[in-house]
Amino acid sequence: MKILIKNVDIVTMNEQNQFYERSNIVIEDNIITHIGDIGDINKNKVDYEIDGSNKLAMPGLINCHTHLGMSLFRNYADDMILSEWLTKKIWPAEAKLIAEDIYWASLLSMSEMIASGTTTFCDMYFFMDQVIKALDISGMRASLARGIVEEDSNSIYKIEENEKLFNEYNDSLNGRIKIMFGPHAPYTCSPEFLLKIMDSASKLNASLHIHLSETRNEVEESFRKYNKSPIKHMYDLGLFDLHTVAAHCVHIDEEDIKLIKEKNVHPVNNPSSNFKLASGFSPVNRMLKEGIKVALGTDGAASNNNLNMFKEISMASIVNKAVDNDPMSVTALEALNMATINGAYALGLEKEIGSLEIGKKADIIILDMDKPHLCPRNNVYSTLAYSAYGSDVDTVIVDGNILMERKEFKTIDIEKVKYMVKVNSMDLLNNR
Ligand SMILES: CSC[C@H]1O[C@@H](n2cnc3c(O)ncnc32)[C@H](O)[C@@H]1O
Ligand SMILES: [Zn+2]
Repeated sequence: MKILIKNVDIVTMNEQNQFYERSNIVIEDNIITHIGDIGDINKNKVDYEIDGSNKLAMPGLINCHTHLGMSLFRNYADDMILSEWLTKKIWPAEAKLIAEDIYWASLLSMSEMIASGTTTFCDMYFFMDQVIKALDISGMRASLARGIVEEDSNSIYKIEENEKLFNEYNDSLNGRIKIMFGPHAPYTCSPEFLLKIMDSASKLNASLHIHLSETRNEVEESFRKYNKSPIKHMYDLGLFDLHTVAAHCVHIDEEDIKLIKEKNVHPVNNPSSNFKLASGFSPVNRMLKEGIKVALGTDGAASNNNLNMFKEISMASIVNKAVDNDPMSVTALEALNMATINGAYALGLEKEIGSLEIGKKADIIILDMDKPHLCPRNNVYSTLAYSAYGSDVDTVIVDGNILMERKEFKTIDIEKVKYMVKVNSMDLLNNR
């Protein structure tokens, strides 16, 4: 299959930040094989053409911290702090989840992400076989971890489930799935239990996905219990010797930042979730200035309450300027990097996705630029970070397959998905 995207503006997000005006992209099977003039392309051999007039192509966005199943709980538990939100509302509701809930909620979350330009996500939740079933249908790319909370001495089965998931699915669906291990947090997993997870993950050469230093309370508790910060606690345990995606990293000090840098930990900033739960502000600019490749995420739809990465890009850039009292803090380009190439680094996929380059996987989004709020386009990065909405995304391609074209879903029956989520959510929250 050979696809030609014709006459399109291209933001590559490559190292040189190359930008092409009214140019072309050729995709052969799942790979980008040409960017630029089409003089030497044999147009007869093109199977499918996409007209890129008044449109802009850029790398698909990478949402590095999600809990897809939580879209069942969208607008269900709001205006609370994290500890109460989790213990009083979310965990009791999650205890009643069944496999079918996760299947439909995951498809709904994938629809929302596709519609707003995300092509890859990094998920930690339950019933991950259902997420994989939904991923197979949607055509997206993902790194998935079975979320592991240590409840009692029987909790070891959760690590075994994560191992099974790895053995069955890592690298499956044409390489669109990677399996990670998902210890929830240092406050829900003891050091001994974390060591067991690390042992399993390192035997399989798998990465970790964990929540770290999200609230002031978490850090204070860590000092009370271990006499060190959550970051230092993980460092001393050796957790960072494995490739680690660390969601949040809000309440971190200079010492923590040094350790994150030394161990090449991948922090994920989740601005909307952190602000809505009043968790605080992560020192994103400080980390970026240290050369740490901070990635970006939405967290779940129960705390965000959307899965729209354009909202997070704008939020990350604008809020950090206000907090740092510095308009240069987290520039438009830096925020876009967080949502693309830094995300690819966080998932160990920097050679495959995160920028539009010849030889990389064809994960491409195309925005309709013919809109009043995108005119005039004096600076393309400012336009994308400060003016664009997720709803400007017109066409989405993952692994060379078209998942949405001219706003029409190609792989998901969205009406059925919305109906099934409403039915399941109502049953879960009212009857079970
Ligand atoms: C064990 S699966 C994931 C687990 O994480 C919970 N969760 C969702 N958002 C957050 C957050 O911001 N901090 C900590 N934990 C969170 C979710 O409800 C699942 O139980
Ligand atoms: Zn989370």
